[in-house]
Amino acid sequence: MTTFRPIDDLEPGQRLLVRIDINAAVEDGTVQDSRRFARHAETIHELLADNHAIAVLAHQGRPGEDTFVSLEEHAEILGDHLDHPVAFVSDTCGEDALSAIDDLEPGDVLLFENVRMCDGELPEEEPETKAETDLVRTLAPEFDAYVGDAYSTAHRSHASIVGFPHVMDAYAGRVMEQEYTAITAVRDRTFDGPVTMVLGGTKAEDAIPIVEQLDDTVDRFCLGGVVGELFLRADGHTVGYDVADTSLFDHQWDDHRDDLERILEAYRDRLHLPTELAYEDDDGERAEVAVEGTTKEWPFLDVGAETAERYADVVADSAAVFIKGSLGVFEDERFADGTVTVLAAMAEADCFSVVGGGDTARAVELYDFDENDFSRITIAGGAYVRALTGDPLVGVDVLESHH
Ligand SMILES: Nc1ncnc2c1ncn2[C@@H]1O[C@H](COP(=O)(O)OP(=O)(O)O)[C@@H](O)[C@H]1O
Ligand SMILES: O=C(OP(=O)(O)O)[C@H](O)COP(=O)(O)O
Repeated sequence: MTTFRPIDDLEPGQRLLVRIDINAAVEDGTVQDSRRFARHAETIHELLADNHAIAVLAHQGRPGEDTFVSLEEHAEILGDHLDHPVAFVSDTCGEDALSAIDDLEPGDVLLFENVRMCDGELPEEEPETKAETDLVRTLAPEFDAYVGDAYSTAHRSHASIVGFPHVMDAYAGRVMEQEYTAITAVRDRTFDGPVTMVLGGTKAEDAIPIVEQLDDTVDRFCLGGVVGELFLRADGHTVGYDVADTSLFDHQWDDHRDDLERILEAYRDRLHLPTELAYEDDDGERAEVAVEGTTKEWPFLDVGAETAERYADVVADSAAVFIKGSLGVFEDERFADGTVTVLAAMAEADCFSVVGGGDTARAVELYDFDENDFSRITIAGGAYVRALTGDPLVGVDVLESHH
């Protein structure tokens, strides 16, 4: 069990640096609200009740992606959830940030700019290295303590996740505590029937190693999204390539080709792969093509209906089902079939079910599922599937070891 220091141990009225994860979907340039905002607002609400002055660090997207935007809108959404003003400063560790910190009073909440815009946050390095970044060296002396609440980013060894606990008093926020406890309990559970994991989404780098690491826990994997297409490419099909203006496949193929081919060979009997894929035809309609023998050069945006039904049958015959990453671009209802069919099967099945992933979990609201039909909806994605392997989460370990 972890030895986090909870925020209950904090003396009231301190100046706190709080790291949360409100990484959100961005549609037509507009940040979308999500359960992440609601959950982290609970931690901040508690801290306000103890008269703390709160400065918040968070990230949005990744450099070069269209979701890599300012946190200005996030401040408004967070303020709405808090029913309390959230000031925003478009700086993270420069003069404007320091000046905003100087003005911070008990009861204030300040949100810094997207921390991934700050040198030193990326890439992943050891905590002691991240502790030497300008970000940590500039901000740490300004605060009495750090509160790590970003469980859903705890699998990233970034400066705002692992650097601060290395040099200052560090506590676990309520989201960190609750998600850690819930996912650890799931990891330690055994089930009296087949365990299924549905892996999709765009972040194949998070999903691919999981197949190998969970081979003694998960009996079968149903693959879709970019993950599924990359495995199909490893199986010799002409899918899983960047076409038109996508940049989702080739760099992940280059990084993980060996893993994909090895895992496909070693675990073929456990991997369910799409047999048809869906795309947008010339008339803007959903069309499907069999994977076998296709030479289509169009972006595929969902698994085919037959594949979705086959996956639903696998889910129906499971004692536990974990999903991370959607099977298609469910935000467009023409390509939601795979994700919705599998979620419906999970909701109807008498099984233990976990829905995870910052984007994926949104499908529950978007398609009016009753969240009580699932055992848990976690706001983590890559972090929760990594935690199921028993592998340490760097952002959790540093909160345990430095106090
Ligand atoms: N074939 C696909 N092509 C492009 N995007 C896809 C495809 N399939 C799924 N997606 C996208 O994957 C996203 C969810 O995956 P990801 O971001 O990796 O997981 P999460 O954020 O839920 O952990 C969704 O927003 C969806 O639009
Ligand atoms: O959305 C997140 O993870 P997820 O996509 O696994 O849910 C976290 O905010 C981590 O984001 P990252 O995968 O860009 O490091």
